[in-house]
Amino acid sequence: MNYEAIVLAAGQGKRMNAGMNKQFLELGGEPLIVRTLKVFDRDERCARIVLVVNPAERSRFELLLDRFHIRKVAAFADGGEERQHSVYNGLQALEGEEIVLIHDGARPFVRVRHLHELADAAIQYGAAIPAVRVKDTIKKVDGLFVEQTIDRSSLWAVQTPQAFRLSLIMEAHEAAKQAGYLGTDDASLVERIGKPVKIIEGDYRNIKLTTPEDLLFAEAILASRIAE
Ligand SMILES: Nc1ccn([C@@H]2O[C@H](COP(=O)(O)OP(=O)(O)OP(=O)(O)O)[C@@H](O)[C@H]2O)c(=O)n1
Ligand SMILES: C[C@](O)(CO)[C@H](O)COP(=O)(O)O
Repeated sequence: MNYEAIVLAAGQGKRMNAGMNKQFLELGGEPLIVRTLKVFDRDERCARIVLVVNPAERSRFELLLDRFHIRKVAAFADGGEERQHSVYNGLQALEGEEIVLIHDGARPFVRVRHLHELADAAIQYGAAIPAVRVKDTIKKVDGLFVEQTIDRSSLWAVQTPQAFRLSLIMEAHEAAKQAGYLGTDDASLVERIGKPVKIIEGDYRNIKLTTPEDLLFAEAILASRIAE
C-alpha cells in the first residue's frame, strides 16, 4: 500500500547555532533537507510529499526542489509555532492516502526499508514508530542532583518517520488541539487517546541533526555509506 509523507522543515534550528535554518546546511555537498527528501522521492511506495516550511523560506525550498529534481513534493504547508502545529497544518494538505508517514526533515539517514516496515505496521496496528534501545543510564534530575535512576530495560529512544492510519492521526491531533495539549512527537497524541502504538526497531544512524556535534556524526555516517 502506498503512503503520503509529511516532511517537517519549518523549524529555526536554534540549537544548531548555525545562524540559519539547519535544513539548508550542506552535508557532503547537498543540503540536509534535500538528502531527507530524496529518500521519500525515490521510494515507489511514496505517493506524494507535503513539505512544511516557514512561508518566508518557501521560495528557497522551491529552488532546491528544482535544482535537485525532487519530484514528489506535491504541496507545501505553513509551519507553525511548535512542531505539532506544523504537523497539523501538513495534515490539512494531504490528499487522503490511508497511511501517512510524518518525518523530521532533520533526519536524513532514514532507510527505505524502514519506511516500508513502518507503513506496513501502521496498516496492521494503526500507529507505528521507529525506536532504538537506550544505551546510556538515564536519571531523573532535580536542581542538578540525581532524583532517581530510571530502569533502562524498558527505555527506547524514539525517532521518525512516525506512521499512522490517517483517520487515527487526524483524530489524535484534533483531540490534542481541543485539549490544548502539546506533545514532542505525534505518537504521544495517539497514546493520550488510548490507542496502541507499535515500536519498530530502528537504526542508531537515523539521527536527528540538532546540535553542532551532530554534523560530525553525520559526516561519519555519510562516509560509512560511501564505503558500503
Ligand atoms: N515549529 C516547528 C519546529 C520544528 N519543525 C521541524 O521538526 C523537525 C524536528 O525539530 P527540531 O529538530 O527541534 O528542529 P528545530 O525546531 O529547527 O530546532 P531547534 O529546536 O533547535 O530550533 C525539524 O525538521 C524541524 O524543521 C517544524 O517543522 N516546525
Ligand atoms: C519527533 C522526535 O524527533 C522524536 O524523537 C522529537 O521529539 C522531535 O523533538 P524536537 O525538539 O522537535 O526536535
